[in-house]
Amino acid sequence: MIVIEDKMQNIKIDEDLCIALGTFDGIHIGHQKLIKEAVSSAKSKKIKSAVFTFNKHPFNVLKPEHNIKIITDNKTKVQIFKSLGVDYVFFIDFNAEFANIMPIDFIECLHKQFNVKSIVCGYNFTFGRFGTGDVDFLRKYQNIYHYDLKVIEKVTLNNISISSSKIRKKIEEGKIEEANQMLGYNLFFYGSVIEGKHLGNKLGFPTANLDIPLNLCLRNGVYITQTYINEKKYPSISNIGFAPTLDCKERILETHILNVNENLYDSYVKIEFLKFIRDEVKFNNIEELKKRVYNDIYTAKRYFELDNFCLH
Ligand SMILES: Cc1cc2nc3c(=O)[nH]c(=O)nc-3n(C[C@H](O)[C@H](O)[C@H](O)COP(=O)(O)O)c2cc1C
Ligand SMILES: Nc1ncnc2c1ncn2[C@@H]1O[C@H](COP(=O)(O)OP(=O)(O)OP(=O)(O)O)[C@@H](O)[C@H]1O
Repeated sequence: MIVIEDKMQNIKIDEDLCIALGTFDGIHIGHQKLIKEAVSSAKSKKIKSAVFTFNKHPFNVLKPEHNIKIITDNKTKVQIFKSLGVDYVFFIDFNAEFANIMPIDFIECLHKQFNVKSIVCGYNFTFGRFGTGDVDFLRKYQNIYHYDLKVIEKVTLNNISISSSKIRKKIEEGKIEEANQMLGYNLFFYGSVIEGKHLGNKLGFPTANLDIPLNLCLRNGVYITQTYINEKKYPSISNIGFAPTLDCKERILETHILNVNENLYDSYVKIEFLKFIRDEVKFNNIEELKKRVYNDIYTAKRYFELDNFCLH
């Protein structure tokens, strides 16, 4: 898969493309249907499949005051697009100039610079200045610019239309199981294990601290998780936040792998989120923190049905 991050005007592709259009935060089951359609359509036409998306969430450029926290960082997006069989990913620089592009200029650019022969988008896709371009607009110009258009019907779950904003809300409310259903996979992040304060070990629950992007929409708190190290899956419990008892200045994600005590420094691990247990608490002292974390570990062991739920 070829990944290109640039301004739209700088890109020139010579191969014919079938392109999926959207922001794709979360790459939920609606997005997956759309991208799979682009991949299979490209294969049948013997051209390349592509995803046209952005380096940052458009909302954070158009309405920075909202400061949207994202579901999927770009590194994770790349992993998912790759697993779906996409040939090209374009992370277009979404800036004020791009936001102002007239819909017809956008189509012309796809035609001239991206060699687009086929477009796949969702039923509610809008684009260009003030979102004035839509599916009807794309349909109107398809013969002039020689592309065919496939519009994906609304994908629903229990009669509710899926969208990134709904998933973001579920995650922020701690409703991880519902979010995971809409995503079609367990919410996950990759990160490198970095040094912490080495306190967890002394307290009896060693934790791997991960550097993760700061703008993720995860609610601060404790989660039942699964940690993957070199493709091997371990049951774990994780905390994301500022560890207020210790007054940490930076938001970190740390994971305690159940029944394992290994040095993981510099490993690159994947953490999947399964269930939110509780919010972070500022405890009066380390003893109270320790007691509560042991309790969380007990909850996680029960969840995974590990050994006889011993407290350590
Ligand atoms: C399951 C779990 C729950 C945690 N809950 C809290 C919490 O509610 N409040 C808090 O201040 N820190 C919490 N922490 C963070 C601990 O303070 C931190 O892991 C510990 O001090 C070790 O830090 P270190 O890995 O940097 O050595 C939690 C950690 C884990 C693993
Ligand atoms: N539930 C869905 N069913 C079918 N297509 C969808 C669905 N949700 C989004 N799409 C399509 O996927 C592409 C990417 O859309 P976008 O990134 O805006 O996702 P979204 O889930 O609608 O996000 P938001 O909640 O921020 O509006 C667009 O072409 C859009 O029309």
